[in-house]
Amino acid sequence: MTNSHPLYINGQWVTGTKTVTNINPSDLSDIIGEFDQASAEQTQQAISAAQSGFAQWSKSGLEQRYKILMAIGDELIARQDELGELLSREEGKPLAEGKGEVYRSGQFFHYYAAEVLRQIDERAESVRPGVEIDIRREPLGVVGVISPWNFPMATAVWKIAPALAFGNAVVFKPANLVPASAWALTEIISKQDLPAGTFNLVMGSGGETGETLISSPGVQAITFTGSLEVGRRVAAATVGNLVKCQLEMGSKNALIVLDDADLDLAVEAAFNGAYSGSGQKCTASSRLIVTDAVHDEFVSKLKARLEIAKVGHALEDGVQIGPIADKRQLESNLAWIERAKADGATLAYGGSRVEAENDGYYMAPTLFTGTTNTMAINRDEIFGPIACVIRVPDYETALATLNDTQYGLTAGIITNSLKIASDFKARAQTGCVMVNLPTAGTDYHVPFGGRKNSSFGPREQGQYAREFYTVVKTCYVRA
Ligand SMILES: NC(=O)c1ccc[n+]([C@@H]2O[C@H](COP(=O)([O-])OP(=O)(O)OC[C@H]3O[C@@H](n4cnc5c(N)ncnc54)[C@H](O)[C@@H]3O)[C@@H](O)[C@H]2O)c1
Repeated sequence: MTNSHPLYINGQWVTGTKTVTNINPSDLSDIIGEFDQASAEQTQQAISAAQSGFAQWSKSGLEQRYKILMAIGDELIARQDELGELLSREEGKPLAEGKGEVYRSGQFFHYYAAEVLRQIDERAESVRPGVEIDIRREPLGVVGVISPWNFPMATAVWKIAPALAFGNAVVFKPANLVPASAWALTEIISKQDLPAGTFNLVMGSGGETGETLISSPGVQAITFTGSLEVGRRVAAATVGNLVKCQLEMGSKNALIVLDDADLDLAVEAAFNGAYSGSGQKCTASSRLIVTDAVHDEFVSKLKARLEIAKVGHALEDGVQIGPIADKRQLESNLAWIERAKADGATLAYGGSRVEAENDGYYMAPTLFTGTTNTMAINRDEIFGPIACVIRVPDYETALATLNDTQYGLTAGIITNSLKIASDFKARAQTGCVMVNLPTAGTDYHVPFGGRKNSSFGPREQGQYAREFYTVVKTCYVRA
């Protein structure tokens, strides 16, 4: 990869108005590159280019769309080692997770390539004799894609792939902290024979590039993944223009561990759910709700698991917990730890920064016990390797505690009772439910999303994506 990284607008690489420096959070001396920033005017140019691209791409043949999406998926999968390393370098997740994310991104393109060929419209009888009705789906037009930093490639791809598959043009604004994966993806897409303007990359800040995109009446839809605060702003701006929007936001997921749980399984699920990706996942299990009878044994086993977890450089062999993505996030995590202590939580493990030779943003995986669900640390999303144990007497209290939150993305339970598992599936107020599995980790061919303040608008992924990326037209014909 070269050191300078321009924008991609109307089928051309274009120099931005300024640049940001992308730094490896595992090693602050490792500069990944300079990445151009799109001004408001350039973002507008990308939207105009996308309108022209849409005019052609929306009329493209199915075979053409299928082949292009397959080719993008093929290249991502073929280059998973190289691009996975780049992703881990810029975001800090361990190398296996970085490669896995690139591989998964390839799978999303393959899945939506197949969806291109699977679209069948509906026909209805008319109440008026001699009139035929067909109900068809059409592309929307220009879709603005805004993605977060924690999954630099996958979140963008699970939006871009269906947007293109259903015949839309895209203006893509990645998070400024992780532009390298977005740029590498754009380079792969740019090699395909797409009409100019069908796909555009505008790297830049939320305040300028993002605001221009969400405030433009020239886009027909905005698909956003990020924080609740920014999600609310995206909703306000798009509703003002009557532009369709889809929001996937934060959460405060909980894993319940019951008396009858297999405790080794519970500890692995808690470890994976709370600490993988340094807890920087919308699906992270930041609340561990444990019943009295197994509380002490579970806590002691989880502490033993944390003791052997290797924290370190994302590219180093055997590392399970990489650095925090940036300084601001690290400082926020450390402030949360102080707040929890001040509120009366007991620090059971970790709780501090881990100093390293290369100044990386490392911190110890952290566990609190003796917390209540009313403490601030159990109300707000933290987005770091910090989990809090909440002790409860029984399943009913555990479930009520799990549901007592403004969020509703994923919920997990570890139990051997089929009856309780079945009840939990029905009563957890979340978009995804996991039984004897971590709260994080989903498949790519089924819908993904949440309830309450975690999600807004139609579901993402799988066949459900069609609802957002298309519009319905009802046609009446008198033969
Ligand atoms: N539910 C999910 O599927 C899911 C998945 C991954 C991450 N997340 C959430 O993402 C958050 C972490 O990501 P983040 O810190 O990048 O979120 P963020 O909200 O700060 O930023 C998300 C994106 O919005 C852009 N943005 C910021 N201000 C904007 C504005 N005014 N107008 C338009 N765009 C703007 C940012 O530049 C970035 O590209 C967490 O809350 C996490 O839970 C949710």
